[in-house]
Amino acid sequence: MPTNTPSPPLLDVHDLCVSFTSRGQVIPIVENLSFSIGEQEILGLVGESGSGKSVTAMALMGLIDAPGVHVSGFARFKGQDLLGLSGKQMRALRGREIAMIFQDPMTAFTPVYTIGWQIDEQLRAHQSLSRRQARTRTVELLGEMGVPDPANTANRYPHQLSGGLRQRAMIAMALSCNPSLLIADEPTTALDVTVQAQILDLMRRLRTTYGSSVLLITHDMGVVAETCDSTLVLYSGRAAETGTTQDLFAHPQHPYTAALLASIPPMNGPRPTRLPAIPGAPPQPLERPTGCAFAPRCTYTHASCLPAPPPRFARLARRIRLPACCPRKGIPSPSAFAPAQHLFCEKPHAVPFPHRAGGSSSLIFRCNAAFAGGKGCLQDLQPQTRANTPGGRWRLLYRYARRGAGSCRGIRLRQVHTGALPAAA
Ligand SMILES: Nc1ncnc2c1ncn2[C@@H]1O[C@H](COP(=O)(O)OP(=O)(O)OP(=O)(O)O)[C@@H](O)[C@H]1O
Repeated sequence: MPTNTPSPPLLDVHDLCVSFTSRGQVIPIVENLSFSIGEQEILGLVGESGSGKSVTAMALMGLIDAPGVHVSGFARFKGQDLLGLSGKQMRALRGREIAMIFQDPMTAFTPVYTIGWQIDEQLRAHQSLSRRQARTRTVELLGEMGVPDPANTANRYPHQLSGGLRQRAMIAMALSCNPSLLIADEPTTALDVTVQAQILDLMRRLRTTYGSSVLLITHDMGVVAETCDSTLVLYSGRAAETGTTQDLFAHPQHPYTAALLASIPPMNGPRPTRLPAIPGAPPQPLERPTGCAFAPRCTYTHASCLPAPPPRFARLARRIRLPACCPRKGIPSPSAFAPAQHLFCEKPHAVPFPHRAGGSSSLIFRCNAAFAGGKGCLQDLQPQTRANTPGGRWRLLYRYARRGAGSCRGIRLRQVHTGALPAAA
């Protein structure tokens, strides 16, 4: 009988931690990173320089297995525990099942051999092909990647090709054994925008032509918007936010994501004279706070951000219609953080609660509030589901910060979490 069980992700990473030991000090680079990549999915790993993107990729590829490097966590790839494989098993997997393309193909290719020789070798290392068969496949692959005159180009050395052609040759080499997962570490950074667009187009076609999934590492939100199905935002070695690209761009939930997006010049409407910038710089790994790493630079920091990282919410992004009895407008703006206040909804509401007989359940909402005369943000919004029955009463416990004077002009609620309340919420 056919079942509707969703297929497991191609790569499932849980609590990945990477640290380096230097002069007796343990430097945490990546902390408790979790994400998954489905079949033929393109996941964008985005973050500023030094946030740990390349270290994450290298750890998954088993390329930073050296004294002083500590990698822990769990990474399941096609049913195998990636981090538990021996060097020999990893070498057999690398190139054949998981391939990587690097930011600068000039340094990734060996300068003393021709491009064709290097792709031939990759093919022959994983498949039993003769030299002639390997070269035929190499020329085919270069042609598929849009390299003009592939037979002659195969006989050239890396320095004899333009940056765009070198990157195409690098992708051809990575795809030579038809890998299920391609890790592309900033593949377009060194290229001009026209060639960049062609390479991104090529990446998008990989999943249909080769059935590959892609982990695309970049610091360019434009590249993410154009190419990726889903996005993971990394900040100082920790996941700030994850979601489908469309949802994350339309409704950023983490202040860091929102600030990154706000710093992109708008395509429509008047261009601002000055783009908003995030003040300060990310913390050094050894100075990373125990709470939210973004707190020192965040406009919305409050006491509960400091002792521990804020809980992460699954994105449901369900728009909630507030009941008529809920005071949506005219909530006074306090001059500082107000003590917890309550919005009571006295009438049955339209939100169906997840109901478990005998158990308790909770809903967590994210809320945008517009304040007359200034910007504001409701914080700690926790509906308290007193009677967990459909149609039961609910109330909102809220606290908010604001900039500028005036009273609240309106509140928009979106349900972002269903289930047990995370401990820190
Ligand atoms: N072998 C190493 N030993 C010690 N520290 C390292 C090592 N490799 C990387 N790091 C540190 O790890 C941090 C993350 O580096 P990583 O290269 O992953 O950043 P990134 O997000 O990819 O940045 P970029 O976009 O500039 O490539 C940096 O602070 C870097 O100095």
